[in-house]
Amino acid sequence: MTDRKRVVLSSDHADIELRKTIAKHVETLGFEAVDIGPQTSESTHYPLHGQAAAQMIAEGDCELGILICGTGQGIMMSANKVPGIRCGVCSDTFSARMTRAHNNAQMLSMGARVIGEGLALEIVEAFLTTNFEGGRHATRVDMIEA
Ligand SMILES: O=C(CO)[C@H](O)[C@H](O)[C@H](O)COP(=O)(O)O
Repeated sequence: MTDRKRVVLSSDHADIELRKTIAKHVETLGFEAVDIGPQTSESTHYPLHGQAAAQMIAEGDCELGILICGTGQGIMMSANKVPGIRCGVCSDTFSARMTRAHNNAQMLSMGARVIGEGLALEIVEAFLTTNFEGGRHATRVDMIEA
């Protein structure tokens, strides 16, 4: 039995190698990486993968999630269709911190065709190591959910 937080990872075909690199980084940060694929770079459809990962969070299998597609946009939109899921696209570390601290986002989405690997890893660290601040932000997140 582990008490590490479980982080689900998924992507489309845009960059499965970046996803695998991020999965290793997630482990080095002390989290359990749950990589649900896909395992090949064959062209696929991002809604399938965004929804599958978001569903794992909605059902309580994982606490946080990281998604990759070409821009980060389509897979983010797909994840946000799952009730209770808040997923933000981030291309900078400030936004990654704020989407946890203020929006209590459970999921981070990034564009493999937008940012490089080094920045992606820093964004992941900013996201995973920031906690929700609550207070006035909880009121606003409750309004999103309502
Ligand atoms: O960025 C994406 C969706 O927002 C996808 O990852 C795709 O890269 C994008 O739609 C382009 O599709 P393609 O089949 O890889 O040309």
